[in-house]
Amino acid sequence: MSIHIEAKSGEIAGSVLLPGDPLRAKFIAETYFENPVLVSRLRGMYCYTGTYQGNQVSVMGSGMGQASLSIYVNELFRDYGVQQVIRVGSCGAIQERIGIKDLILAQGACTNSSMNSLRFRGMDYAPLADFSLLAKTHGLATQRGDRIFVGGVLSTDSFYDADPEVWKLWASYGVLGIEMETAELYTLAAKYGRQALSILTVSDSLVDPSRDALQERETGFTSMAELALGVVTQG
Ligand SMILES: O=P(O)(O)O[C@H]1O[C@H](CO)[C@@H](O)[C@H]1O
Ligand SMILES: O=c1cc[nH]c(=O)[nH]1
Repeated sequence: MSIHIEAKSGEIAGSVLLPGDPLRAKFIAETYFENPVLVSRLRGMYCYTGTYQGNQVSVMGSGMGQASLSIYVNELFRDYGVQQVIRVGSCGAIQERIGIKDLILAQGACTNSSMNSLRFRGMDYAPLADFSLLAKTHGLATQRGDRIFVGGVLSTDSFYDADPEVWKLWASYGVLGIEMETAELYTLAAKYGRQALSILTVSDSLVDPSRDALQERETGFTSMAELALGVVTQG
């Protein structure tokens, strides 16, 4: 086991789906896995391993924010040899054309976090998705008829920003949505030489807050989960 994950060596698959919410991890495992086994529940951050259409896969919560995700993803890559992480998260849309339940494939992630500015001594780093994983996911999503957008997201450190209008600045540079983890996920994947992609379901719109927000944070993400699992089965 590692410091924050109690699974034994070999109990976590090479491909891991990573929602922020551990209860979404439980829902995905119990809904889609043929034989889900709970391999870690330390701090309530559930991790399940099972098979989907015969392929071994794990799903685990990351918690909210880059600081929490960083702990789990460092340990997944370093201590469990995980090769591929697909974040299955939620985000707020900041472009008019993007609606609730649409999917965003995060090609890259901007951030207002100090994690990378500290890591890179004040210089900027551009956290990017793994291209082959992105291309494969885009192809499958197109085939499935999912409504998808590909582009940049903002990984913010503060859900409740001191400046409630700052999203407009990011939007004016083409950023599609706001979430809280992708920049650190992509940076760690690059550091360890592994593959990562964030698939995000739009849960609300900052452009038009009157649009009904997606309430089902655990269960309202079936298209995203099925897309991610489809990508894992393609190998
Ligand atoms: O739904 P998840 O995956 O947790 O993602 C989004 O939701 C949380 C904020 O409500 C943050 O973690 C943000 O990134
Ligand atoms: O981080 C998030 C997630 C959903 N919606 C937002 O506005 N921000």
